[in-house]
Amino acid sequence: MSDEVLVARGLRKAYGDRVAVQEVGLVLRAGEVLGLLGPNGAGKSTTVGMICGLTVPDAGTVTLSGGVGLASDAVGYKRRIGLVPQDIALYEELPARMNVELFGALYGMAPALLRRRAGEVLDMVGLADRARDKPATFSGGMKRRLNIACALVHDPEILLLDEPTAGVDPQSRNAIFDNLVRLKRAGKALVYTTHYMEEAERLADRITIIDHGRVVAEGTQAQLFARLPAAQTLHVEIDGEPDDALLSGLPGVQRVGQRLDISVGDIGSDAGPLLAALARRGIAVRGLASARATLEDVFLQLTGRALRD
Ligand SMILES: Nc1ncnc2c1ncn2[C@@H]1O[C@H](COP(=O)(O)OP(=O)(O)OP(=O)(O)O)[C@@H](O)[C@H]1O
Repeated sequence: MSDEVLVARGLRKAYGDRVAVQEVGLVLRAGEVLGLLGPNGAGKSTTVGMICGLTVPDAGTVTLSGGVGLASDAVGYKRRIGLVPQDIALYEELPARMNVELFGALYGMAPALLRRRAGEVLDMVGLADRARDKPATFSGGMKRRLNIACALVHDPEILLLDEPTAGVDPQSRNAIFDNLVRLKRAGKALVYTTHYMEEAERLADRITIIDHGRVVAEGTQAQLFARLPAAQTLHVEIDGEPDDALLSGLPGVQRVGQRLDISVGDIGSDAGPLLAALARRGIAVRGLASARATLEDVFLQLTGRALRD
């Protein structure tokens, strides 16, 4: 497809006997957030490292639009990518603005452009008024935001973010999310690595789920949820504990004490007939609640394990 900005194929990396990543492939398009979701140690950082050129793969390729690869044009390749690493990488004793300018200088930006861009990205992450202060005096969230500014100063078309909300307060987290949504709207392509399924659900247009170094599923959230037997669960509080014979013939019903958990595909059309069927069987309903399936359910369905230990 013409809007693909990055295609990775067959990536593999082993450390000694331990295979960290194998046969990982992904496609990134302009103007989208691709969520790279997986538990601790799944191979997300290793994948990001291979994409940005910090980790040399044992096998596989990464190609940017126009056929640009690390082997053919390393400088051109790296200029098109910005990295927000998992561990904050800043010079604590240099003022915030100098940190940003240093990153820009590494990309060979001309001084006038660099000054202008440094001002723009500091403003974007809400640190313009702290530009002269040192990161040593910043909160964890402010350091994260400064690290994002450093990754953006050379105006890359692709931004790789490796767990950028680790150790961040809710206010900074929301500020970071707002920035990412704005970047996406501006046509940038983002890879967002996380083990927080709520973050992937909130931000990602498409999600690649990785486990034990392999891609176990990928697609839009709707496509991933479609892998589940039911998209929603209806929780029905009932009077008493009806015996199983009374519930026979009702599909997807599980009794949990005085509650029935009923798997439904579409709550709008399924709830009415289900409640009518309960009434016909003389089961009195005392309360109703519904729960939407989450990516946690998808991960559980695919791997038999919870995303977080
Ligand atoms: N430099 C290294 N040397 C040896 N083993 C490594 C190295 N880097 C990663 N690994 C191993 O590779 C596997 C994948 O690690 P990776 O950091 O890519 O996972 P991750 O999904 O990013 O996890 P986390 O969410 O905890 O950061 C792990 O088993 C890890 O111990």
